Amino acid sequence: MNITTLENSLYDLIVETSTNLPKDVRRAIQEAKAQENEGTRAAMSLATITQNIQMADDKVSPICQDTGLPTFKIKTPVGVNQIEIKKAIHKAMVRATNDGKMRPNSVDSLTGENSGDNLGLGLPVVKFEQWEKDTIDIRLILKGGGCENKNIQYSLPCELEGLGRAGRDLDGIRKCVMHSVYQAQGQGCSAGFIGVGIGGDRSSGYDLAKEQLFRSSDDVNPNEDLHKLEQYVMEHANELGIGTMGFGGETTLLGCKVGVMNRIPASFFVSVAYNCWAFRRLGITVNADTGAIEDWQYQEGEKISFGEDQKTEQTPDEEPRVVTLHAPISEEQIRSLKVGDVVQIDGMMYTGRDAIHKYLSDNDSPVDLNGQVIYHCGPVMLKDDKGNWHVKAAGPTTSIREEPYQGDIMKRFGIRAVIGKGGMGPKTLKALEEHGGVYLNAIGGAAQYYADCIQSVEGVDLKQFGIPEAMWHLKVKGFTAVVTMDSHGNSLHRDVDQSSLEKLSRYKEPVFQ
Ligand SMILES: O=C(O)C[C@H](O)C(=O)O
Ligand code: SF4
Repeated sequence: MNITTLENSLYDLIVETSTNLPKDVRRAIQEAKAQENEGTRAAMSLATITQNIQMADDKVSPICQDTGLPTFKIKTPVGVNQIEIKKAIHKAMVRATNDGKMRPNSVDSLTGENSGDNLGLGLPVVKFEQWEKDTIDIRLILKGGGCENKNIQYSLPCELEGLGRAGRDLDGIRKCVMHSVYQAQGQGCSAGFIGVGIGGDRSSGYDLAKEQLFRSSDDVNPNEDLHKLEQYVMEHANELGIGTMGFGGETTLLGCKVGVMNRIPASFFVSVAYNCWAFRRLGITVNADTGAIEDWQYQEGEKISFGEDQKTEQTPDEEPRVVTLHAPISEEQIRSLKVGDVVQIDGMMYTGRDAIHKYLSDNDSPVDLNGQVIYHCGPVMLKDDKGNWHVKAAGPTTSIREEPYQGDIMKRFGIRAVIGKGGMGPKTLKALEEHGGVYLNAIGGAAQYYADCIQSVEGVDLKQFGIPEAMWHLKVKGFTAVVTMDSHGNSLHRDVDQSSLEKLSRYKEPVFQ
């Protein structure tokens, strides 16, 4: 096989997967959009999402800044050298990272050091299998961290909030799957897709769940019971009212695929792999002699382009208040904001995620954060020949991970606004009230949309934490986000969680006997 050709094929696969959302996923998102009422937060969020998908397509740039944990599933004819394929994957991955198509995402779990090239112990994940055909089938999924953190595994029998006992039968499985959608709330960038694995042990169960994510979104499950379960979940999970980004709305789930395998008598696992709307998985058929691409997978049907018509009209009575903020922001300005207001930020903001929050809890800040805006974001950055940094993708990361630190840090440094996604908990809400702060929800995954608002990179601190974890000083214009937690004790996230839990309890009674 020609190894250079194979490397190029793999490079194309990586770039396409990161930048060009598959057709079946686009169709599911388009359908969701059609379900939402114009002018609602859900409709506006979906408009941002579709605009972002189109921007990523046009610019050949990452749809979401979190390019995930790359997992390759490969089927080879007997006799093909798998070691060579793995080497070619590594080379292609380094190239795609250097070109800003992948964020350097491989972190040493003990030292926290980022390898900078997406390689490292165990990464990328490459799984081989042999088959009888004479072509090579290579599938790739780039599954981000926020949705991965919302994966869940149930060991039956168990007690589920809202749903009561889930027993070792199809109805118990149904309850687990409904619960898995509820517990994700908006944190995995809903509306999402779920892959469910019934049976196996803890590791093979999760593998089976993830395997379902490689099914085409519009296939039909050949197993009658599982087909019924998939349909049931699609219908009723969308009645939970969690909606896009957990803002409430008609569509919470875009796809549900269930697989089954045997188990041992003592164990009964239901494993759920949750994937955000930025469902990046593609596949290629490669000629085993030349290494060239013969075919692309998931290409059935029409490819939807999301053009300019995506902007939704707002009905006047629902039109939110739009407030422009420019740091340093005063306490008075912050206290005037209420949940539901739309904020546009002009001026400076500073990125800070996991490593920075931990650092700031024991150290001084490298910049004066008084009255400033912190953005929970780990961008994709590229340095040009002159040594200047450019933002290639910059959507929000899941804020709840900073819950232990956020309130204290806001108070200590005088931070007035925090931007992220998925919302935060009671500790932060209390701090917002005491100190005069606000939580702003940006649209998760909309990495191109937000990168476009960034006018310049004014500096960077704590770069030793790696590109995604450093503190980037960003000058923005028209950066739009919604107030979802205010300084008066209101939290949209708490309200949606409560109302969706109430709705979940409507599905307590047995359905599949
Ligand atoms: O790591 C990120 O940038 C985001 C992450 O995928 C998340 O959803 O929190
Ligand atoms: S930020 Fe959202 S869209 Fe991006 S990988 Fe994380 S969960 Fe997915």
